[in-house]
Amino acid sequence: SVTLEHGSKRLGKRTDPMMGVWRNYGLGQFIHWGLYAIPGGHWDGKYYSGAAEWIRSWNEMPKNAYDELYKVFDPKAYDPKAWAKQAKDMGAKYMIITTKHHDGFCLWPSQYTDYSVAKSPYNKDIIGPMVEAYDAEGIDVYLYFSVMDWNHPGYRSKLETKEDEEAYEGFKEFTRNQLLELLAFYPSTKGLWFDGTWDQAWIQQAAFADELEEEMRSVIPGLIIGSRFRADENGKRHFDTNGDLMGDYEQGWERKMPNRIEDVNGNDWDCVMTVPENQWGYHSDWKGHVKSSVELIEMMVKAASLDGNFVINFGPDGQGNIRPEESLIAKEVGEWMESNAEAVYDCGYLDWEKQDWGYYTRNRKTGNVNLVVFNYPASGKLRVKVPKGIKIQGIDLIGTNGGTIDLEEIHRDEYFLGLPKGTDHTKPVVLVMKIVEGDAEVQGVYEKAK
Ligand SMILES: Cc1ccc([C@@H]2N[C@@H](C)[C@@H](O)[C@H]2O)cc1
Repeated sequence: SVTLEHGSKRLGKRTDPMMGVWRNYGLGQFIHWGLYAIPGGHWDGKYYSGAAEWIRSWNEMPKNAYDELYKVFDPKAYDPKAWAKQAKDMGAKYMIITTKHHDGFCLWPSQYTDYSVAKSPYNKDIIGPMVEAYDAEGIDVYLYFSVMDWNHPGYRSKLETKEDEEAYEGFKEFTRNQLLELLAFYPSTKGLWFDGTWDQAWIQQAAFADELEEEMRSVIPGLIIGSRFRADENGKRHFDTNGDLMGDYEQGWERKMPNRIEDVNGNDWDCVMTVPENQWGYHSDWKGHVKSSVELIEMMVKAASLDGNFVINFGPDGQGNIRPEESLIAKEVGEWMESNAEAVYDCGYLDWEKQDWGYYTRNRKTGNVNLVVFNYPASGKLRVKVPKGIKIQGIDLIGTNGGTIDLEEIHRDEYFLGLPKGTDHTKPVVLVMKIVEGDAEVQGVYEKAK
């Protein structure tokens, strides 16, 4: 490996308690909210087929018309307590809010720009009450921040002239000022989720960004920052020139999932996921595939089974309403989590042979092995291959299902687990297995099925 001034600062996962809390979240809520929610994917009677939060980049959207939208930002229905309650009922353990998206509009009264809520008819801080409401529900708050800022005169995607470089120095100072301001205004924030950092101009700022990351970490010790904030001095992003992870968790899984444990390179990671195919901000007319709650639950469990967190995105409308489709998702996911959350919270990867019926997760606190069944076997029996030296001490069917599991040893250390007749498998079925490691004689092993 090569010596790097501005590469990864740490080999392997963070081992401190704050990161341990992050690692055990399982489920988060992303909220994309801003001026883009006002047009909601339409302008002048035309339908924008792109991601609604990118409508300003649409050539059918006059830039000055977009930039004037702040003059009508006055969300009468904004109710952060209701949002936080809904997130609590869904089972979210953390929430990521867009403080500033690519358009540069700030949902907090920044001292460093007029392009904020302070200049809108609403004229109140949006972020503060949201942080308070989520803190009150015991949901940790993380701040999304886009470095790319289409509103700031000093923003550049690349530096080609002396003038560019001078303007960009001002932009860098502005960016630092806003980040330090956010940490000062909202000190209960547990971390930052960066976006809009792919521009050449920013990638060339390895030293500046490295120093700024250090400074932010000194302002809030233990702050959790993802891999997307900064590049190393060779322009390498997410993974430095030596292949080591930048930041504290990998942010590469946006609208996609890893499939095998090898895909996550032994790192912490999150997967952020839209309910429709590709809409983060509010679009009033979703097209294409809209994910069901069962589909999202499967992704959440798959993430936990591969040592990651799963974050479901919500895009409130221009008045601050959560749309009905998203409220239904929150309700259905919450109903499942009500009696199955122990298979997700505090859970991670289990190195047992992957089976077709679904996923294993290992609960780090109880040691229990969870079997979450999405592909119900026609035989009604789950094949489970138990590694050498592991004994099954007990198995319980949890959730809304009841009944006992028939345990049949079909080979040495390989079992069929027979599910009770009438098990409702229209929702994921969860079994919790208590295991004993080592060759200790097992007490109370289940009666072997005849
Ligand atoms: C190519 C591309 C750029 C930015 C994005 C932003 N990242 C997501 C988390 C959203 O904020 C989206 O606007 C998505 C795709």
